[in-house]
Amino acid sequence: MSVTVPVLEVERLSFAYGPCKALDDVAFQVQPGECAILLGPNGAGKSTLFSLVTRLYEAPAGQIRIAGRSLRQESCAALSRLGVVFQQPTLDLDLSVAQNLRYHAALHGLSRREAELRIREELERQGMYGRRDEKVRQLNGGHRRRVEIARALLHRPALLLLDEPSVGLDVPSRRALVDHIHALCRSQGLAVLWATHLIDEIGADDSLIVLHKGRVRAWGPVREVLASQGAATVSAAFHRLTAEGEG
Ligand SMILES: Nc1ncnc2c1ncn2[C@@H]1O[C@H](COP(=O)(O)OP(=O)(O)OP(=O)(O)O)[C@@H](O)[C@H]1O
Repeated sequence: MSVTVPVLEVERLSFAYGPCKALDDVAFQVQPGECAILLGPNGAGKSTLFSLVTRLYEAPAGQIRIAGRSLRQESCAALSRLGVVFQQPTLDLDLSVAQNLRYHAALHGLSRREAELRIREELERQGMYGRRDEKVRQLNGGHRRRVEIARALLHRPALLLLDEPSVGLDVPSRRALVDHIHALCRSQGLAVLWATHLIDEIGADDSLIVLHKGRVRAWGPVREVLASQGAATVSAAFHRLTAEGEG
C-alpha cells in the first residue's frame, strides 16, 4: 500500500513577537491536489505563518515539512518545492512578461532551453503566451496576477502559497483566478495554501484552516467544518469559530 506524503506538514508550530504570541501550537497538513483555504480575521497569524513557511522567519518551536523535507534541516530542498504569490505584486513593471519569467527561471537554476520551454508551457496555460513580449506595465491587474502565477509555477513546485492574491482584482478577474487555481489542483495535483478574507473564493471541495488568535480553530474539508459547527454556510461557521474567545 502506498502512503502519500503530505505536501505541507505543519506540526506544533509556535511563534511570538516578543511578548505577543502570534502562533500557538499550530498543526495541519495539505495533501497533493488539495486546495486549503486559510481563513482568519485580522491579526489571526496568517502572515506570520506564511513568513515561517517561506523561511523569512525561523520557527523556534515546531516543525514545517514541504514535500517531506524539513524546512529547518533541509531548507534548500524544501524551498525548491515551493512557489509563492505574495499579496503585493513583485513583477518588474519595466521588463517584459518573458524577461520577468526568465529571471525567475535563472534563480532556480533552469537551463536557458528548459526555461524557454517552461515559460511557454506556463504562459500558455494562463492564456498569456501571446503577450510574452509586452511590458508588465501594459497589463491589467488580472493579467499581472496570471503572470505571477505562471512565474510561481515555473520550477514545478509541489506547493503553491497564495497570500490574498485576489486583492484589488475586479469580480471577473477574481472568478477567473479562483477557477484557474482549482483547475491546477485537479489537473496537476498541485497543493495550494491560500490565505483569503473572501469567503466566496472557497470551492465546495476545498479544505479549510480557520485560524484565530494564533490557534487553529478548525481544519478539514468544507463540509466537515460546516457539520462540526452546525452551520449552513462557511460564513456562519467562520463567525462561530472566530467569535469564541472574543471580549
Ligand atoms: N512585526 C511584528 N511585531 C510585533 N507584533 C506583530 C508583528 N507582526 C505581527 N504582529 C502581531 O502578531 C499577530 C499576528 O499577526 P499577523 O500579521 O500574522 O496576522 P494576519 O492574520 O496576517 O493579519 P492580517 O489579516 O491583518 O494581515 C497580531 O497580533 C499582530 O499584531
